[in-house]
Amino acid sequence: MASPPPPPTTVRRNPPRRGRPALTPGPTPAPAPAPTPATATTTLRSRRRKAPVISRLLDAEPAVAASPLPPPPPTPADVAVSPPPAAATALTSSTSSQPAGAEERLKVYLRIRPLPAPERERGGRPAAARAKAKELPPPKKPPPTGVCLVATGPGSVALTVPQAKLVDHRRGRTATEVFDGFSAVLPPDSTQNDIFTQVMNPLVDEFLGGKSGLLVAMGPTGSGKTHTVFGTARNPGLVPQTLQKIFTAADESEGGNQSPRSFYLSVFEILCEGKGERILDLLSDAAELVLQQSGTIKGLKEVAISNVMDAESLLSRGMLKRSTAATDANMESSRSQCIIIIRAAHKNIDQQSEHPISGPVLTIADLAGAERKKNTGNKGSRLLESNFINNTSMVFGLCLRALLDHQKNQKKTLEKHFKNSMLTKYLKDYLEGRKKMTLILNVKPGEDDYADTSYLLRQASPYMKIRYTSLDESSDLVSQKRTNVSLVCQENKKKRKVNKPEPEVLTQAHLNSELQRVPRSEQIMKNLFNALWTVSKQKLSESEVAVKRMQELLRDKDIENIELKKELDYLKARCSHEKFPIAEDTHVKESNAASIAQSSVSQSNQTDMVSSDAALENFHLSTELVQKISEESTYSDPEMSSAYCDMTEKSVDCDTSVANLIDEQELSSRYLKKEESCTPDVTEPKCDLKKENTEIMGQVGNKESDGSESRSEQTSAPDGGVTHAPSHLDDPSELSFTELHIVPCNLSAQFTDIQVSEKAPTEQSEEEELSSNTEVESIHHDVDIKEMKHHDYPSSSQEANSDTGDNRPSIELQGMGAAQQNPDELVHELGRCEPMLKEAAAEHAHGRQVPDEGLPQTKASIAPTKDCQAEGTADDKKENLGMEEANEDLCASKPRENTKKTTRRRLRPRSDMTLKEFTGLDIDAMDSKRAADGGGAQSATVAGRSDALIRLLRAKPQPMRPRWG
Ligand SMILES: Nc1ncnc2c1ncn2[C@@H]1O[C@H](COP(=O)(O)OP(=O)(O)OP(=O)(O)O)[C@@H](O)[C@H]1O
Repeated sequence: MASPPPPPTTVRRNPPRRGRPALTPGPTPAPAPAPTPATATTTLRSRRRKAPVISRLLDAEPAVAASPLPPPPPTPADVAVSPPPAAATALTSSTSSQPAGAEERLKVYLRIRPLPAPERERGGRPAAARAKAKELPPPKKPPPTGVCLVATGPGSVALTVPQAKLVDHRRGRTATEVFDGFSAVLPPDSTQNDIFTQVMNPLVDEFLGGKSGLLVAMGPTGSGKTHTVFGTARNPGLVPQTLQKIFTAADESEGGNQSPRSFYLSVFEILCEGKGERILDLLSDAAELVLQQSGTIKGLKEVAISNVMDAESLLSRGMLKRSTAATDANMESSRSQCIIIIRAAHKNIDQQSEHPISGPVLTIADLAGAERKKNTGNKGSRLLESNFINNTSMVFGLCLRALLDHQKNQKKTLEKHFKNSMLTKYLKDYLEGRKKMTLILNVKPGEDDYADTSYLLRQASPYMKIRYTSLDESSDLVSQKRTNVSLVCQENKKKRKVNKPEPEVLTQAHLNSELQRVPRSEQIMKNLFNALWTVSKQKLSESEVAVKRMQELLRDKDIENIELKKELDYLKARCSHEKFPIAEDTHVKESNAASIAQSSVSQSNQTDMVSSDAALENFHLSTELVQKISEESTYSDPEMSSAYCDMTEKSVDCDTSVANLIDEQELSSRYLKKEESCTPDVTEPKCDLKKENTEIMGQVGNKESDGSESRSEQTSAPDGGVTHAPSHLDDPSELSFTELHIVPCNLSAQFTDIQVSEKAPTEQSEEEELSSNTEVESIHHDVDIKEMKHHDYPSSSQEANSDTGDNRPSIELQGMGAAQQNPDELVHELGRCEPMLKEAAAEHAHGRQVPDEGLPQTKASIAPTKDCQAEGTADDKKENLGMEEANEDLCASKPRENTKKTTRRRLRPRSDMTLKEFTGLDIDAMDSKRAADGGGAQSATVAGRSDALIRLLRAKPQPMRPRWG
């Protein structure tokens, strides 16, 4: 049993101010119009499925039965100071009415949707229906339960606080707020046509008259915004009716004298995506749209519409794509802000023109309704959508509030709240008062919706005071800018009117403000330049690294190219060898032989495993080959060449010698030709000299490798006296005067061939120098012959260490330093050694009693191995014990025929070696022959040959000529 409501108590409130919602104790909320049963059924069915326009066209039914607005309930008597009821009515009428000719204000319409079925069941309508059925008189005072908002006038509503919302001590009393100033209050029984007539028709008229306009439907969720905008098939909403009117008007205008117009339709939505916003075109399958800085949407499809049916069909298809979802508050709640754009364009006189003149734009926005979590029960993504929707609604309201504040106080700058959402960015022109806008507030009158309704009314009531002082009717950007400029000018003009400052003061203030901006601009530019500089440096460093890499790459490629070139040359040589076997083969073999010889010699130097016998045999063989090749090269006989190849295959060492000797032959022949011209005596032993050269070069090649070792031993002699390498002293074959003479013409070429044929020219020149040094060093070794004699006699050796007399060679053993002496000096030194040579020759001619002794020494001289060096080193160590013992050890393996010759034998090896190397290998044969003949006759020949060679030595040596010159 519901107790009867207590009598309304008077709630004293401040008298309502103009333009502000007044909480009045006055009117009792008007009862909602009683819907018919059919209406309730229709409403329930439509809630089950929120169909787009087309489907709604099929099952549309009037949402509420049209019923006249009930008369305002009698105002409860206020005994105390309650304002008279007429006061509220007068206030409402005074605020809602605008004086004619006054500045235009923002139009705000309020539509109260009918209560849904449950609320209606709670209200008194069943009783009214029963009374109507029983034909009873309706109750005089319908129960006010279930409804909190009633229309109290054409532009006013009364919002009554539900009893459940009142605090305890105020329960039983009625607290009502009156909101007036609306352009029109559309009660729940208003039809869609009524809404269009009152709300949209003025906008459409202005649109057809060339003025842009915007209608925004606002309100909480489920308040009927979508229903108002799109409607149903039987109760089409504002958009379908607008399209109908537009085309009707267009048809009428075509019949008249007005210029023809074309219309275009665009529909898009702004929805939430994560924490951001997204724009989707609902008329095309295109992907996301882009909102540009100018407020235009890039890529938005604009479809030309020519009649209502096509336009509605297009609109229905677009609405099918709109984002909707079911919530506790609405079965098909919009989750996005939907915007419909109808653009009119004046057709040109030339109908074929594709660029009609841009005309006004009529925009209709169906915003998503604000939601409360407890009402919607949203979770997860729905809750995110709720936040997005509420934020957008809040930003929209803030923009309007800021515009109002700015209009109230021109000093206050217009806040740029529109930047906070895409919707407000797009509607910036409207929210800044440059274009005309109309609001329609949709509210629910139920008590349960009191909070939402109250909030919306409180929020939107001030918007009615927004004025349009300078509207921008053109839609193009240029006009907008012009309007902005005019607004600014107007603003400045008003400022001047208010403050009336002097022009100088204004200028100064302007300059001051500009000066304040300068440092910030400077800072911004500085930061910008710093960022650019950093980026540039980084790019530069990266580029440098890339350049370095490229250079390295190029270098590697160059190396590869060189190697390939070498290979190519080699292949060319081989090809040409096949074409010209003899000549090219010789050349190629020369290089190959040189390299092989180099490896052979180095191997010999490293391992010392080459036996002297084998070397001697190779040299013999080489000498023969030189002669053969020199003959073959003149005839270029392929058979001979193949024979040569066969021979070279037998022994690589032999090849080496042959190849070396080819060069040597050329060089020595040149040299000897010159020598022939000046010393004809030397022509006789030419062939022998070649053989000797071959032999000597083998020595030099080995000696060179040991030279540094010998020098190091010389310099590291502990006694500080005249020391020498044991290998030089103990191996008499290395101390040859023949070297002194032969080497200048052959040594460089031969030795270079063996050692550095594969090296670069600079290295080769160094090697040449080294070989010449070696050559000069060999002179030192020969000069040491005298010292050898001292070594033979330890007492004399002791004297030699301390003696610096004339007999001692002036050339000091200073390693490479000694080798750098002038050849003239060398010849001078040779002259000083001449007596010793003669003595040696004499000894060889007369004193050689044992012919066999020369052979082993010669063999040892050809290829001094490490064994010999080690032997020499051992001998060197024994030097403290006496060189005599060492020499005896050295010759221990040699047969000794009698003890009488022991004294001579000490000198014989030296002299024997000297003459052997001087005269060549044929000395063995000579020795044999001499041994057979008694040696008397040949000794003179040998002596003569020695004299000839000494003369040759005296002659100024041929200056070294580079091989590659
Ligand atoms: N004036 C009306 N007459 C009859 N039914 C209405 C009316 N207004 C709204 N409705 C019904 O109320 C329900 C919700 O309406 P609607 O979807 O238009 O609300 P909304 O404001 O668009 O909600 P949301 O913001 O969640 O999208 C719909 O089923 C609609 O048919």
